[in-house]
Amino acid sequence: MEADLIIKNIGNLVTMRGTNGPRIKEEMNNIEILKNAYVAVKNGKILDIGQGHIMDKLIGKNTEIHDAKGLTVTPGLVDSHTHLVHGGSRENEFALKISGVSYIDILKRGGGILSTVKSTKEASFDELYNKAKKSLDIMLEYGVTTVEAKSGYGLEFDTEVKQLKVAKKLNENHPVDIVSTFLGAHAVPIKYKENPDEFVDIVIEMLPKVKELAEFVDVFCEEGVFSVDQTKKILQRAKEIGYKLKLHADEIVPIGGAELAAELKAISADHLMAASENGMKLMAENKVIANILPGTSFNLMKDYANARKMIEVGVAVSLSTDYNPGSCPTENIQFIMQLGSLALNMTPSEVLTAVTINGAYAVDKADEIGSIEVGKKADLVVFDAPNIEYIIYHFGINHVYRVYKEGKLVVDDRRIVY
Ligand SMILES: N=CN[C@@H](CCC(=O)O)C(=O)O
Ligand SMILES: [Zn+2]
Repeated sequence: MEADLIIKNIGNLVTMRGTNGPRIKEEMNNIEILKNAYVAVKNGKILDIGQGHIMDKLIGKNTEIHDAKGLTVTPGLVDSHTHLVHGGSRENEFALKISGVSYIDILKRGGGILSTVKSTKEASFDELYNKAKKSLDIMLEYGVTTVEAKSGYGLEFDTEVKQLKVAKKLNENHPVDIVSTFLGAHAVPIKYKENPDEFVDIVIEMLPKVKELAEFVDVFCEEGVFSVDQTKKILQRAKEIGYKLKLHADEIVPIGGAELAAELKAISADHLMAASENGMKLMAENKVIANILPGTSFNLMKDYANARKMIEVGVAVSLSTDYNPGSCPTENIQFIMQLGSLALNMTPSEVLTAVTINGAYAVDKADEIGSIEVGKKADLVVFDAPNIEYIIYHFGINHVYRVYKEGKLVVDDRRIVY
């Protein structure tokens, strides 16, 4: 069959082909890299992958041929944990943080998440849309083609719905695909401070009403926010209704979030800086992905999650930005990848696995994205790098040369062209 597009002269083609589930242990390291390769695309999907001579039958009179100039090509990156849609910013809390006031103490004073709740309520739909679009464009320039986006800055029905509708409209209009998560239990509003269980019931009442707007439900399970029992109550109901589950788990205090994620068979447990070894083992047994967010540790100046232990016990690891206005205000997934190696001691191959195929599993989309194989979406990144080690080693800059979303060139020579 003739291709619409062939990308030829690929120095290193990182396919991520070859497993039937999230990659664990050595599978995260043993990835396929084809030299002198090409990728053929038809109708936005991968038609063929090969090395050396391009088969004549793939080239027709309408086939476009792009030269990858011997550079490195990977699957489109997946940012599987973000708080993309929100109002305002929180640089006013920066001095407090630097002076040693903790993230949870800032929240208890009505700042932190609760301050962004106020800004998000005040923002119009268009303001939220334009701000999130700007961030999505940056993410795309850094090589991200799929993003998970959480609500959670409304903590009441109308604003949560406003956030989810912004994400829906962006998914329709922007080349980056968005997977939506309802995070109604992101913080306890001040008026429910004395009786948080009442707020838990309000979140549970919202669940059926936002079903059309979200695929996942997430809860911030943390000491001083939502307890393990409250989290369980919300997520069990969410599961009954047909949602897939995620948890902000064991970020600061090891209260058993990883264990709960295993018990509920969540798709992912995220953060995990304080997760217990037993929790990690239970996650491995129950195939819960550890979605590690090292940018948050960096920005909060806190400990990092024990990625090496997780990989050793057989947990599949993904990495994400956690882009949000408080604990991690960056859209730069390449910096997160560099922290994956420099702070979490993951190899460049493990890091690439974490932001491609394992990220795709973390948003339950691995049948469509996350690897370069026939039939999947032609989401591809051309890195201006001779190999994947270079992307990690030369840190703090953007290595993307081109991005293709479903076979369409959307970033060329580092600039958005969609
Ligand atoms: N930890 C909880 N929620 C977010 C931060 C949200 C915020 O600070 O606005 C996180 O994943 O880091
Ligand atoms: Zn988060």
